[in-house]
Amino acid sequence: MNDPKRLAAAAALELVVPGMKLGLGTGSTAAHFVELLGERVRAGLNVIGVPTSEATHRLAQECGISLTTLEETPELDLTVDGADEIDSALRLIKGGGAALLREKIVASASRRMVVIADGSKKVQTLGAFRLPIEVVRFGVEATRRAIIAAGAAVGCSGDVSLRMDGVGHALVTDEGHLLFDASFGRIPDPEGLALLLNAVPGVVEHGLFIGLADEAFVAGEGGIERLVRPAN
Ligand SMILES: O=C[C@H](O)[C@H](O)[C@H](O)COP(=O)(O)O
Repeated sequence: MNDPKRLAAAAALELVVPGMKLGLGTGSTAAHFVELLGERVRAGLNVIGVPTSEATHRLAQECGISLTTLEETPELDLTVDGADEIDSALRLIKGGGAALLREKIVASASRRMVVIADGSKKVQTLGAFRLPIEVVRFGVEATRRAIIAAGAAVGCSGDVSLRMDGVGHALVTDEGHLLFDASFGRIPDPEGLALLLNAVPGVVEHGLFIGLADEAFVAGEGGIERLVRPAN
């Protein structure tokens, strides 16, 4: 096992104890965690999981993991999820896999969120990865302009474009919304941008995860680095 994503997933798996209620993230790194968790479940570990996407739901079922919902189980012990970018304050960009809305709801319902990633995800300043922003369909061009204005107010500029599905249609998220990707390049004030985006009518949620991740396991050439969110 020398894939860094799998190594990070294995490190997070050590936090899992019998009886835990788990949030199961989405993406290629989170998929390693789900597969490894499945091996432990088949060996007798008793846990229950809430998946953050239809894709993770399918994978977890294939792996034999018992699943529940936030309606039945509204408080979780631990969520393990990937990220597109992580800065030193453990602020994240997420949503490259279009799952940011359910991911943020699940992480917010968890006592602890642990991020798993390879070293390429660590950044000094968020924003090189295009920021995903989930929006309702109604008034989508007006919402796009409001997002551009919100970015400009905190020093972020760049193209804001609808994510496509690869066959010429706008991508539709698991919750039936559309996604913008904002190419800001650099987000000097993530907290300020998050507040302004939250205030745009039509924005359902954005991929800035601030104050949610408690720690991260980042796998690189030198092994696993454990990052902890600094106290405020
Ligand atoms: O919407 C998807 C998620 O936020 C993923 O956790 C994120 O995009 C990282 O995915 P990956 O582990 O495939 O790089």
